[in-house]
Amino acid sequence: MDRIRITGGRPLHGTIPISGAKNAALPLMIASLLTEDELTLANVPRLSDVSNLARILGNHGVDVTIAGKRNGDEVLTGQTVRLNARSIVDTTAPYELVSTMRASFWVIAPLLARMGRAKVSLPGGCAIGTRPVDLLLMALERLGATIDIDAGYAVVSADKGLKGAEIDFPKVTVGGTHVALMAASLADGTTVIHNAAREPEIVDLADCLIKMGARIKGHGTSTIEVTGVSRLRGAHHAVVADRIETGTYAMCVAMAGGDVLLEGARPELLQAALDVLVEAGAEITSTNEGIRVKRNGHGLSPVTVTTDPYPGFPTDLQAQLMGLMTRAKGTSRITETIFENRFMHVQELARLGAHIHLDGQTATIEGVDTLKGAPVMATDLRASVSLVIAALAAQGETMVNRVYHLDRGFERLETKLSAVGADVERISGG
Ligand SMILES: CC(=O)N[C@H]1[C@@H](OP(=O)(O)OP(=O)(O)OC[C@H]2O[C@@H](n3ccc(=O)[nH]c3=O)[C@H](O)[C@@H]2O)O[C@H](CO)[C@@H](O)[C@@H]1O
Ligand SMILES: C=C(OP(=O)(O)O)C(=O)O
Repeated sequence: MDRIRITGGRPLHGTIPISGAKNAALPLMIASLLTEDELTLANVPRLSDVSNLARILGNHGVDVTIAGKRNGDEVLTGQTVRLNARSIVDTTAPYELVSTMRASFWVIAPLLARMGRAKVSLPGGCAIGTRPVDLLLMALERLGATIDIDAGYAVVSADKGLKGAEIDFPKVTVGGTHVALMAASLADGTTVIHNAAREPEIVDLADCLIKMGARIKGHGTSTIEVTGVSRLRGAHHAVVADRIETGTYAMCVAMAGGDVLLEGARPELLQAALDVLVEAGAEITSTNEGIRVKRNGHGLSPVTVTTDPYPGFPTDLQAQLMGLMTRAKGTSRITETIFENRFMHVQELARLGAHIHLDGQTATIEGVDTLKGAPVMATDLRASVSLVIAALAAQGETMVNRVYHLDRGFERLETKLSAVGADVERISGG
């Protein structure tokens, strides 16, 4: 299992290219199941979640080709992926494949919409909460699907096809909105999705579906209207920049000090997080090329932040902000409202000397003057990178174990960080 070794104390200077968003690339790849034609996706990040999903789609009969992929390719540009679901050979997504990543459950929507049936393993739990799929299934049921849970599988069918309907989500769900959008695109009639998620990745999926011939209005707002069409065609689409990767590297610079251009970043996609960073003392400038982040000399100010659905402060940056606040000059409070158990990083940050007290869904972080490097364990994707942020300012060496979590969502993190001067290295195997 790979590990990452970080020796803290170096400021960061230069340029970090921002990759395509994992959380957009995954539903976009899944959307390829909606059409017999080819869907070409550019700016797809090189991540283990992307290759795992390619394997899952392959099992359904999708031909996936990755243009220009070579071993040892060090170019930090996204890959172009061609997906062709000419014929779907299997409508079952087995446990062995689906349990490795939650987003793969979303194949249920295009399989049902195009083939009239699907059998998809319930996704595995992960370390951030229970993550049920009841609202995703409710959306499909509203569209006319019959649903049965059998031996750990969701078995759905719609012999007479799906019918447009009103879908009212009692809470904002990104996955539920993706599923509703994909299924409604091929349903008969009009669907209105109320309390829809407004995340940029939803907008990216809707934009791509529109290129494929879908009729969608209101994406990016809480009410989305979809008028179903009988078939969708192929399209070419570039994956939106990763706002979570952007916010993460902005926090790396805020922690380590320095001056870095986050190339290709889209500031308007993470305004809430950038506002918090400015409050904490970072200097943020939007440029034609991306976002420039600077912090020179001054200490960090503490902040009080609550996670919220978009456009609020994202839960996927909560752990990173906590890593940053471990060295603020004062007491910060971070409240997690999306997932009930997204605090696995607290005990690992404590190994580096952080003072964090948890009370229900709120963490109180007393900033300390000094963190000290230590061996730590990555427990989930964003928790892993919060340890990297803390390690950038820790005295001595930190060894982050189990970095396969990190590889799910950060494209060559050690290459990007060492290119701007961090002392970071991947140790393979062992
Ligand atoms: C691949 C991907 O895009 N993952 C993102 C997606 O996850 P994901 O789509 O799984 O997250 P949701 O937005 O659905 O979850 C939001 C809340 O709704 C609850 N819920 C959800 C579905 C359901 O059927 N029932 C239910 O109760 C969840 O437990 C959670 O408390 O959005 C999350 C919230 O921004 C992000 O942290 C994840 O990175
Ligand atoms: C929680 C995340 O991903 P997933 O929903 O795939 O587990 C994430 O991207 O932070």
